[in-house]
Amino acid sequence: MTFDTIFALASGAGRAAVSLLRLSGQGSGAILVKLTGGLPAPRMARLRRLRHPTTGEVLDEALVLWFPGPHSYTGEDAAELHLHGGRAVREGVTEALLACGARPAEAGEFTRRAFLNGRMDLTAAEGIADLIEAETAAQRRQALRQANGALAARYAAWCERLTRLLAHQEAAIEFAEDGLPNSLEAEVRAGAAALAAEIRAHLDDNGRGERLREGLWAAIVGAPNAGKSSLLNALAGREAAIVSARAGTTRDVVEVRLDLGGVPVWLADTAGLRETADEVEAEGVRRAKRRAEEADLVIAVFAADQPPDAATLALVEPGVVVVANKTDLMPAPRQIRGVAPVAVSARDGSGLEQLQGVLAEAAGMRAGLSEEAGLTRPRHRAALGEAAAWLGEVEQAPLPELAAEALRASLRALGRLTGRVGVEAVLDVVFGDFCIGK
Ligand SMILES: Nc1nc2c(ncn2[C@@H]2O[C@H](COP(=O)(O)OP(=O)(O)OP(=O)(O)O)[C@@H](O)[C@H]2O)c(=O)[nH]1
Ligand SMILES: [K+]
Ligand SMILES: [Mg+2]
Repeated sequence: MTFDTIFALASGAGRAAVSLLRLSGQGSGAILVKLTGGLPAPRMARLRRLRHPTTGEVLDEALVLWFPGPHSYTGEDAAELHLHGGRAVREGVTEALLACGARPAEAGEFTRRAFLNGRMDLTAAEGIADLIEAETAAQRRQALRQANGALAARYAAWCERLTRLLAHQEAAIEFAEDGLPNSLEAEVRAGAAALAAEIRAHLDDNGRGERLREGLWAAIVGAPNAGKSSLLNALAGREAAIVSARAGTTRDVVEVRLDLGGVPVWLADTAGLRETADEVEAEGVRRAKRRAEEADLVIAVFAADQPPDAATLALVEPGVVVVANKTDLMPAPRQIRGVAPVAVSARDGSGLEQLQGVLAEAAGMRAGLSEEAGLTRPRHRAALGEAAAWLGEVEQAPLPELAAEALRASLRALGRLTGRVGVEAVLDVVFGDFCIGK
């Protein structure tokens, strides 16, 4: 495939020591010649004077790299210009590139070309988008695995198996017309069932990869004055929520972003749970309960100097992190509803490190910290679910032709996932998430 020549700033747009301008497309080489008077050796950095093609004005002295296709990120002829970072330099060179007939790239266009040139499948391209967005170490590891093709390899292997099953099923149909007995159909059915089971096992991951990619939702709940806002502030390391001795201080949900053992977490402070005639506070309590219901991780806070309150007790179940706060006033109870609480004091900071450890472990269990590459997007889940469902149809198909049709439908679903079949509709969705220059 050949495309027009695109360019974009691959580094940030602010003031910087160096700006990286990237160029890709069949005209890249000719443009380098126009700007610098020649082509450097492939993949070697060379210092060159950049001149405007029509005025001849010197625009910058830049490090220039030439990547003849297919050995480039996009798979087509490409180049990099490492310019001095000023705005005027960037603007001058941009104008020169426009004068040479190149055009500004759209968001994700470089990676889109890499995909279209067969350099990577869609899941790897998504991994690159995630790598750019990664905020924590665990997110980075997951994105890097995916960008390096961990999902692509697994899904390609499944596609291959499916293709073989389909070929055998079609052969079985032909043999049947010849009136020959054969065991091919039984083999195909067994193969389809085995593959369906593998896909379902891969899907049955409690959404770990998606949670890690998007971040986990955690909610602090408890009675008024248990010290929920104090705890949120202590965990966040800043005064994000208002603390006061008056019960019913917090009404709105207050959120902070935390990195818990590599998992990005939105931690929410909520209104203290109690019956109240105050309309605004009552709405706060409703929101608190909703947050607790929706959260991936609930942190139930009790004050050690009070008997545990019924409303918070009702939220304690397996998986909930139970915290006894204010242990500077009173030692923590040994257990609350059968769970040993984490003893802390938001006031003097004792026990906070232990709480962070418990929370990091809980977050790690809910988000994908496994070595196994898992799916990371609802798009993956939908396509795999469909592929498995069609495989389930193979077993029940009353006619061999219908079994073949189900195999074909399953293959199409997997093809949409990797981008190798019927891709047009999904391309815009996938590459629309990218930033310009990637
Ligand atoms: N002694 C002691 N006091 C604490 C501790 N944590 C919080 N407090 C105090 O308890 C009172 C209530 O603290 P908040 O953090 O506002 O409690 P809250 O649970 O957010 O309260 P509401 O938002 O009203 O539900 C304040 O006076 C805090 O200073 C603690 O560990 N020890
Ligand atoms: K309070
Ligand atoms: Mg509060």
